[in-house]
Amino acid sequence: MFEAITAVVFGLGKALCVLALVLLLLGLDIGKRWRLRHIPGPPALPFLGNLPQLLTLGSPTFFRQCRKKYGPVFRVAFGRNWSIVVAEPDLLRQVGTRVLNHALFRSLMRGEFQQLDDLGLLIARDDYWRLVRSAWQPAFSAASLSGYLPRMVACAVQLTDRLETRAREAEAEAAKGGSGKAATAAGRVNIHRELGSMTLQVVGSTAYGVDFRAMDCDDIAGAVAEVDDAAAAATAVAAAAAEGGSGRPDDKFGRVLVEACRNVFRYSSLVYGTKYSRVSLLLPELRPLVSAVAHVLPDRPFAQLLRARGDLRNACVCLIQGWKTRPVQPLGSHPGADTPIAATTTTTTTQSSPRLDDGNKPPLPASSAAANGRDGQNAAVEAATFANGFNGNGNGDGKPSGSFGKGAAAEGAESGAGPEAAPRVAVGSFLGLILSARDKASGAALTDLQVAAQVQTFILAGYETTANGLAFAVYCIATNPKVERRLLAEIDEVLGPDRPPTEADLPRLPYTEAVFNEALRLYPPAHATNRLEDKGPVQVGGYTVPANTAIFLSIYSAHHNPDVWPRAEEFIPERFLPTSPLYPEVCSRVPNAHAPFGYGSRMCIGWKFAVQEAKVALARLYQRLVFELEPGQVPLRTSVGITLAPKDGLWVRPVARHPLPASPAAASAAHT
Ligand code: HEM
Repeated sequence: MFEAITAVVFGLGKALCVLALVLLLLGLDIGKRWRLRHIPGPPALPFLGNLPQLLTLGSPTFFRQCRKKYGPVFRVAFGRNWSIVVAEPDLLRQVGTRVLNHALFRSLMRGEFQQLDDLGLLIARDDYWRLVRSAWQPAFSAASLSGYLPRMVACAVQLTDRLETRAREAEAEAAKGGSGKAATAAGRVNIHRELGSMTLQVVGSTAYGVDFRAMDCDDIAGAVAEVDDAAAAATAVAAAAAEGGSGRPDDKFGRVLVEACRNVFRYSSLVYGTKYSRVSLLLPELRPLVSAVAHVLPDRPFAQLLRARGDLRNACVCLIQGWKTRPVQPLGSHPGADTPIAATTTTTTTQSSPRLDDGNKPPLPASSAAANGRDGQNAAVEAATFANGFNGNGNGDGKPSGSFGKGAAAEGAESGAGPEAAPRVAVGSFLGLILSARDKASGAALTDLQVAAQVQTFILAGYETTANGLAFAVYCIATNPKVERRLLAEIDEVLGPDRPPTEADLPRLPYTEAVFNEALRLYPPAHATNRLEDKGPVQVGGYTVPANTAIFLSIYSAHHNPDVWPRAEEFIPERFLPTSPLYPEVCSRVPNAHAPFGYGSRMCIGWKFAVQEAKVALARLYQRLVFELEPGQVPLRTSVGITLAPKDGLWVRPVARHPLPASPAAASAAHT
């Protein structure tokens, strides 16, 4: 009897505790909702908020629907996190230029991985952001970009050769009347993946002077089993290196890095990532606990993410060590400019890896960094000092950011992102640049962890978005034969059948650039960016948004707004040609209607790099090939994670446009 009463009391006690917790959380929610009560928005479920719609429709589509119903500013609940969404070009520009900092979304990462995220340029805040942004800046000056061009061309040529070989093999198979299956397999290519390997290769050779060998793997689209093999091989090579091994070139580095980058993006997303992320959205107060449980009992996506993060982190360490052990170059020389070094060590989470210093420690005083000898390798930067050179309106003072007609370049320049004034950085010397950065006031250098965070950011930011943009362009071209004809005509006229593009050719390829711009409009890889003001409320249109509220800037909504873009859902590159009658319709009326690279001083630092790379790649690919879509690709299915990407890749069949060059001389000309 006594036991029964005790059980009932305990049961009641537990139920009451749960009820009290639920009521407490509901109370907190009501408080959060109340702060934003004056801003319209879709009804939200208790606890889940708008997660069901966000997960089923994807945020770009959901935001577009909300914009139609609630106007250009509305509130949305990501689980129990309330945010504001802005979906109108003018307001996007205003908020994007006025508010300096990106919002800080806490992932489930902890320790070093979390610090690597927080310390990178993308997430950096306030004065630290200013220091790091100014350190990066010279790497994107016009002079630096011109230095990168031969490397970008080489990567585009390598990819084109690879695809052309596949096309010819498929042709030969078909001519032999080979079995349907073999013929089919021979010609199918996931061009999204191939482009991803190319963009990674470009990052390696331009920023680090390292041949990542990302395009060397026979089957880049390899299965999971293959990746496991690669990881095993990587372990062996890393072990050899750790034992004072050979330092021989490692052909697995590229494969491991490609997979790591892919998996970081895939498994960080809400849709493909760990279920723990969704739990932490529902219970943000318990995030540290959820994170701890995820680390102890990881589900498959979280385990994959941790492994990928480990591989990526180790790759960053290898690159830094590689740089530091290179011979010091005399001032003004270009280390690695002509001879990319091969990656000598590779990455794996299972291998004990070199330590990074703690980002919480104060940065090294300048003198001790200098005493470190090779740290700066200041030869890397043709202008010796740049860290004090930040002259942008980093305060986000709301200065108008130029008109659409002037394009993103003008905005970047006006907002301080403009790289023109910056000095030239030698090819492969990004690390020298970062290691030379000094805080203006204290003269301190960045810590190892802060440096590694920039390396990680460059790899991730330089890889995924450009690859997605290019894949979307390939899709749009394949589904618009008129555009394809005009593109091929421009490329043939400027380059002929064999000659790879040079710097002088780039201004003569305006349609090629317009094609890329229009692909980025319809499918902006960074479909949204964000801002957070912690110093006070922000005025957004007619609404006052309380401090510390994350504000999403829906680039996708602005790009699809039919009031701004005539025939908004159609692929019309002519919109971006100043000579076309379609051009003034948008350009003169709506500043920043086209903003795939964001706004203000926080605008993408790599946008010119990306446009140059994409232009070169499209010109070379379409000079030699066209791409037919495999069945089932239309309409294109996209996935929305950190970026907008083709869902399950983009499967095409490359078709060679020209016969092979007749003579060896012609062939070698095609490869120079
Ligand atoms: C088509 C390719 C690309 C697209 C669409 C793109 C888009 C964007 C967008 C929308 C932002 C946020 C801007 C804002 O908040 O206003 C951004 C930031 C950034 N991007 Fe890109 N990006 C591309 C390529 C690159 C490349 C090649 C790099 C090379 C390193 C890069 C590095 C960065 C960095 C470091 C930031 C953070 C800048 C800061 O916060 O100061 N991006 N990008």
